[in-house]
Amino acid sequence: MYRVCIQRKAQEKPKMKAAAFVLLSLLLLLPPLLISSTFLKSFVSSVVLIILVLGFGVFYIFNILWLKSAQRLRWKLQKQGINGPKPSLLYGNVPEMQKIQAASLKAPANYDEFVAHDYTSSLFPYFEQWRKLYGPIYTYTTGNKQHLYVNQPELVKEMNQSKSLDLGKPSYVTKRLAPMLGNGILRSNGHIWAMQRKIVAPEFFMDKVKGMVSLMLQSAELLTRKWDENIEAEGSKMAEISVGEDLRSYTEKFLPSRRQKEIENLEKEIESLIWEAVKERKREFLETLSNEKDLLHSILEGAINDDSVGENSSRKFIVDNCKNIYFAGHESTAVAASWCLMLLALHPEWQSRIRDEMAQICPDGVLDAESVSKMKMVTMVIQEAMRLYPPAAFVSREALEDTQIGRIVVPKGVCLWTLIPTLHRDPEIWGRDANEFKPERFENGVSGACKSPQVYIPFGLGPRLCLGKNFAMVELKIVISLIISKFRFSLSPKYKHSPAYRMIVEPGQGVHIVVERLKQG
Ligand code: HEM
Repeated sequence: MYRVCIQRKAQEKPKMKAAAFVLLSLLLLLPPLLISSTFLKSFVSSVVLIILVLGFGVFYIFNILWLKSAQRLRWKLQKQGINGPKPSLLYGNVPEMQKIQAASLKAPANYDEFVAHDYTSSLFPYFEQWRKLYGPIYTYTTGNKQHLYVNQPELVKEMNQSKSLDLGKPSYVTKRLAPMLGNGILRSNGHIWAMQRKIVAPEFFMDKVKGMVSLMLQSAELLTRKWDENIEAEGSKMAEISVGEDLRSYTEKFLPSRRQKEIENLEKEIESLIWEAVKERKREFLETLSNEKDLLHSILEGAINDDSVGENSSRKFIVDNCKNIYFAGHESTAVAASWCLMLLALHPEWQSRIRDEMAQICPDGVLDAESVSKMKMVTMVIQEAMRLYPPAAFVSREALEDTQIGRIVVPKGVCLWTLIPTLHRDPEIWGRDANEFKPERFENGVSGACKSPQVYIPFGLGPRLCLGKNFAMVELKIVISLIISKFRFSLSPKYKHSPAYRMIVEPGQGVHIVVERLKQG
């Protein structure tokens, strides 16, 4: 009876495992403390030994029962015709994943001879291997977690566009990010996420982003000035540049954490004032801080303008979301810009096209929000670069309750994964030239470029679409067009094509280009 009860609880709550462990330790420790005679001591040691053995037995069975929760979810999916690799009892498919990964590392992709754009089999070998075996929808297990791989266009669309709050970010992934991100928009779910999204989203609408163009231009000019100085230092018309750091400091300039000190000061102020006064002070803060509006202003405005953010939660809201936006927006945009420059270095004809278009859009060479919105060539290049090299490799969700997606009932607890780079180079959707760099495919927008526009998702899609999409696109257009208006560039012999997956898909060994000044600045 007791065991049955434990079994049930174990299936319901894996955390019971820890409680049982503590109980077991107590059982082991108590007898030696209570009994003191020598005879009894030896008797007790044998009992302890037996308990120890039994304890491990119970622990083992417990583990199996715990893992069975994943097994149950797997059966529910299998009953709907979804198959996948057979999991091992204790670790699910992890050993197989490690084996496939190790085999792929032994036979590294040969990127050296030419820049091959299809890195999916070397970066995500087990996903690709299983996709070839089981098709675009399959299930696999890691430990006690059951996963559903979703790369079938209709289902990807359904999953991304689902408005149900029963789909959220996988908690086992976001838990690890809690110390870094608090409960900000990136990792929150349900009503808390919906409330944060409602407040922050308007601050990223295009009209607000346009207000930040001059700040972006100033920052991009700092970058081109630095490259000018590098060329001068070389005493020639050219210099070799590793673009990563310069692009990172470009994207960092207008993100909130650069202003950590200001945020900290604001936190102190918030703590010492009552809510109405806080609102007033923050308004003053916004007015006096700077004439330029950056993202810190936007988040503060969001918090001020929404009455649902109370005094206590306001501080946390601001700080958490500053961290979230920095995390989401800093590296990804810098990496996207690096990939764009790499591809443009390989394709000088596209540098010329962008330069020609810029000469038409702003003959006086002065960029502004108006000219940025007219840049078609650079937009096509960015879209194509983010098709081949989407910085975010996955869209992920967890069924927080049993949820229907398309024809599939996804049981509570299952995590869903869409592998973006694979979708972005599916020849059925993009044509036989899917692995080639051809920005012209975006001439008539995303719907003209492929058969199913909903699978072009470098920024996601639907209710959780990237909040910084407009912001990132404008940042990218500005920095790339400014670089192209001042320099001609090619790949340096130092460049080694080695896409790597480290939370985002990035150039493993950086992007090295040789820049040549076009005209004296
Ligand atoms: C090229 C640059 C960027 C790429 C490729 C990118 C991509 C993405 C993707 C794929 C998602 C997840 C969508 C989903 O789960 O369905 C996302 C979410 C998000 N991104 Fe970006 N992002 C970029 C830049 C930015 C920037 C510059 C910011 C802010 C300044 C930003 C803020 C966010 C936020 C706040 C979310 C969470 C939205 C939510 O869960 O409601 N991103 N981004």
